[in-house]
Amino acid sequence: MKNEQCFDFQSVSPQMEVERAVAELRFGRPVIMRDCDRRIATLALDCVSPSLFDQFARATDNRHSLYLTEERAGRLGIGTVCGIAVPLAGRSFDDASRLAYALGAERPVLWEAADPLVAATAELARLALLLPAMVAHEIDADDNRFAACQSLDVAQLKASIIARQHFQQVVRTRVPLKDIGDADFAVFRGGLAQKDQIAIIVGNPDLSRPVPARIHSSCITGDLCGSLKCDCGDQLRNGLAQLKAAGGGVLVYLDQEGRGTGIGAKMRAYGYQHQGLDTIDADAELGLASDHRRYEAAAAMLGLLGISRVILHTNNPTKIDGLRANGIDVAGHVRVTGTVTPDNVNYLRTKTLRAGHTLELEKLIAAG
Ligand SMILES: Nc1nc2c(ncn2[C@@H]2O[C@H](COP(=O)(O)OP(=O)(O)OP(=O)(O)O)[C@@H](O)[C@H]2O)c(=O)[nH]1
Ligand SMILES: [Zn+2]
Repeated sequence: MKNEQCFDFQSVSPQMEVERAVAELRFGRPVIMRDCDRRIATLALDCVSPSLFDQFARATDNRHSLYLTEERAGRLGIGTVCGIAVPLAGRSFDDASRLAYALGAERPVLWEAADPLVAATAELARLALLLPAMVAHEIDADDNRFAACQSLDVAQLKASIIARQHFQQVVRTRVPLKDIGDADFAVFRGGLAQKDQIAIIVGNPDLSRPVPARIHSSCITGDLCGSLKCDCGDQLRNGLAQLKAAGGGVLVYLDQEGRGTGIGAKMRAYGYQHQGLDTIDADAELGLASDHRRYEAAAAMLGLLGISRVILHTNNPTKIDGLRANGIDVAGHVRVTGTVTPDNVNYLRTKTLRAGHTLELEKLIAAG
């Protein structure tokens, strides 16, 4: 007898719609964000060519505007809660880019407070790991110039959030690690617009007790290349060593480059740090909040490994709160430090003073 299982090729889940919209934005195509009665055509400035920017201006009869987040508006000297919309008529691509993320850009003379539907378009850009500066224009229901563009209801964006918790384990296999010994690498697939992520199980942790665990955000520069600008590489290796010393544990390695902003934004922010901004102000200059990381994925991956209680190896109270908010019992925490260098001391100081990290920095400096 034939397999009678029926696939519904007609329906599309909110997650699929969001992932499609994210792909379109990254491709440099306009996306329509809509609610019950309005439709906003939008492009991510970070991912368009000057000619497409001009094409969008023509298609909107120059009535387009630039959405900037609350953080970017703040850096331009404008306080708002939902960000601002700046009319773009007469402004070139370079001019708009300067306004969106250049250091020392002039405060715009004309602007208005943005509404939540426009602000939601920036949420898509964040998922796409693009800077949240959106070229946008409200279009009429009968305007068919954007008919071929992906359209997303803001309710679908909200409904897709549930996908952040859905993961499955794809494979688990042994990898011997230098100085650590045998570890298992478990690969997880799922979430919203995320790559496959891994958990590294060191030794044989006792799952009936709080499990030593580290939630580590990816850092290509530090983890992979030994960058001296942060402490990530040291924390990765010291974290694994601490888990081994504790009799086994789990390191969840999350797809969260640049505190969840992506390597492009992180490198742009490094450029501003070279010009004197600290790590938080540099991100704000790009329209980003101080930390875009979320912890549904980490909690889901721990859950799939049978872990519900942990001793967390971190200096970051937000990670503790994030895991707790997602149902993981954090029974205690242990610090994980790295070497203080002339290149990372300001970064570590900012983490302590502005992000509340429990680093005993002066002791570390004295010890170094
Ligand atoms: N945006 C941005 N991200 C950075 C910068 N420097 C490092 N990062 C990122 O910051 C994150 C640091 O990750 P972790 O070391 O796991 O986290 P943490 O917040 O330092 O907390 P603990 O290490 O657990 O104490 C990584 O995603 C890095 O890529 C920076 O200057 N700007
Ligand atoms: Zn780093």
